[in-house]
Amino acid sequence: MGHNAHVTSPDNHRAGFACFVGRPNVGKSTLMNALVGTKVAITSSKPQTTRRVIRGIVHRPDAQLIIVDTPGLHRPRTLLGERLDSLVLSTLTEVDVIGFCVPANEPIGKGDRFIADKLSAVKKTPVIAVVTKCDLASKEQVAEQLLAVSQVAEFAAIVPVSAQSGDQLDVVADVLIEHLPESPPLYEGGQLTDEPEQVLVGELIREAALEGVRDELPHSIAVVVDEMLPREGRDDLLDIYAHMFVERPSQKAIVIGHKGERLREVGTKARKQIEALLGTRVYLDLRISVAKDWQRDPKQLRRLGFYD
Ligand SMILES: Nc1nc2c(ncn2[C@@H]2O[C@H](COP(=O)(O)OP(=O)(O)OP(=O)(O)O)[C@@H](O)[C@H]2O)c(=O)[nH]1
Repeated sequence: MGHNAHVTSPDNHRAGFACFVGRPNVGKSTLMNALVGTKVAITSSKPQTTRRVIRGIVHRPDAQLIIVDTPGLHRPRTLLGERLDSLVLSTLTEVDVIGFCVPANEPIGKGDRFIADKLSAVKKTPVIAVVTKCDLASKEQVAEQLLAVSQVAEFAAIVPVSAQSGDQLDVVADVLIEHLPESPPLYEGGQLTDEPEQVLVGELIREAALEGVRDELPHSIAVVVDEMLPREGRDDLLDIYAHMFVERPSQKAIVIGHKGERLREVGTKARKQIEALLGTRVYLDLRISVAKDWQRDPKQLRRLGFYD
């Protein structure tokens, strides 16, 4: 692929996306942070692609493992409830591999089974069961838990780990990486910072834009929130400048609709959701441009703010 020419990647390099799911408190965040090494999250002006909020990236010579968040599964139910559920589902279908976390030191319960069932329904994404907090359980307990987990659903693999002691972390990374596609690195190194509100705002816009046209434009809309700032002299109004990117002019036409009608609806819908989320009135300036093949083109990704 010509546009990747500047990226040196050995043959067989793998790169792709993983997410961790599981009940609250099972150790997902701790595991992600331990895998990544430092706490990292995506910045404000990075586009919310289909790939969601990035929690961190594991860079290895042979692979790049990008760990993304699943918004609804680790947040309490909010007023966004149902909407987030659909975000969760689309995250699960868009990652390359899912890590299903169950702690070694607690019996498998209803909550675990509920999530396992949801994951089994996501047929096209392999699920690795990760038995966490193994330092808190005896060897015997861990063995029993591995067996119990294997009876909950069909998993592509089951791996015990302790994020605390670091035991088996490399194995978790290896097993996840096995399920990534061959690909050059998708991101360059560099610090990313955390601005969750802006990220969620981008997500709401993207969801509004996809509504009703998901079949036509499944993975083709990215949203960049350029700026969010209070209107001068007012503390009850927030100006938000956002940009949607599609891959082709025909897609742009779909999003805009007849005489711009659809785009206005998307804007209104997104604005209402954002106002509910942030608890303030919002003026939303929403534009749309064509960025050809942005998902795989490093130049476009850089322009969209993916690289620092
Ligand atoms: N001993 C031990 N404790 C752990 C380990 N992993 C996580 N914990 C602890 O378990 C608790 C929950 O961990 P989190 O990583 O916040 O769990 P989570 O699944 O991200 O929780 P939510 O964000 O609520 O979904 C914290 O007090 C962690 O310190 C581990 O490997 N060993």
